[in-house]
Amino acid sequence: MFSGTKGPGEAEAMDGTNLRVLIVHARWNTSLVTPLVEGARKKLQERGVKASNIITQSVPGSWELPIAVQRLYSASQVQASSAPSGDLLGGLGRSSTPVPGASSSSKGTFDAIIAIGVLIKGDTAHFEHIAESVSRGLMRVQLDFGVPVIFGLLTVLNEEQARKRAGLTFDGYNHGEDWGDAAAEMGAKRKL
Ligand SMILES: O=Nc1c(NC[C@H](O)[C@H](O)[C@H](O)CO)[nH]c(=O)[nH]c1=O
Repeated sequence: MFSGTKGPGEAEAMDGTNLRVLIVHARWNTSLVTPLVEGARKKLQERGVKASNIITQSVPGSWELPIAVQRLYSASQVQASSAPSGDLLGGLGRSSTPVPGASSSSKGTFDAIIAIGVLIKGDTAHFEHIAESVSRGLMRVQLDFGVPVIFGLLTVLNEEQARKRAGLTFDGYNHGEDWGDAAAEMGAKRKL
């Protein structure tokens, strides 16, 4: 974790033993996204989250993150309150709404979600449109559904900035680790 003035400071010690966490990541810029996902996964497991309770799903690009987060969370709510079997991933195509009263501790639901993507600015306004819309979309999902959605969208001006934040340079560190810590903390606090 970053030890300078920036960063979230010392993570609160949270027990992730009973947490279920969803990681949704874009496949654009995969060589940069992959270390971020692994960094988040590593920290989640350090916080006690079982590997079997870390569910990972990919989407083409960052633009698709909000809808995937919403549909996968909705599907998990339906699954948690109905028969234990069922295809969570089919939830992406199934029209479903959150089932009132499904507790966060019931099997199948998620206590926190991490949305991960890397947006690299090009020479058009495309970057700004995606960054703004995805940020607003993820915030809306988290507030509408009452589930912590950790903001793992790197919006960088060039690849070098992304490499640094993915921990791929000598002077960088992996921001995915902070996102894993944040997910464990927010997921645990959701159960308090
Ligand atoms: O353009 N650059 C990027 C990008 N574009 C694709 C977009 O997210 C979406 O998948 C398509 O527009 C189809 O809807 N997606 C990223 O994650 N990073 C980028 O840097």
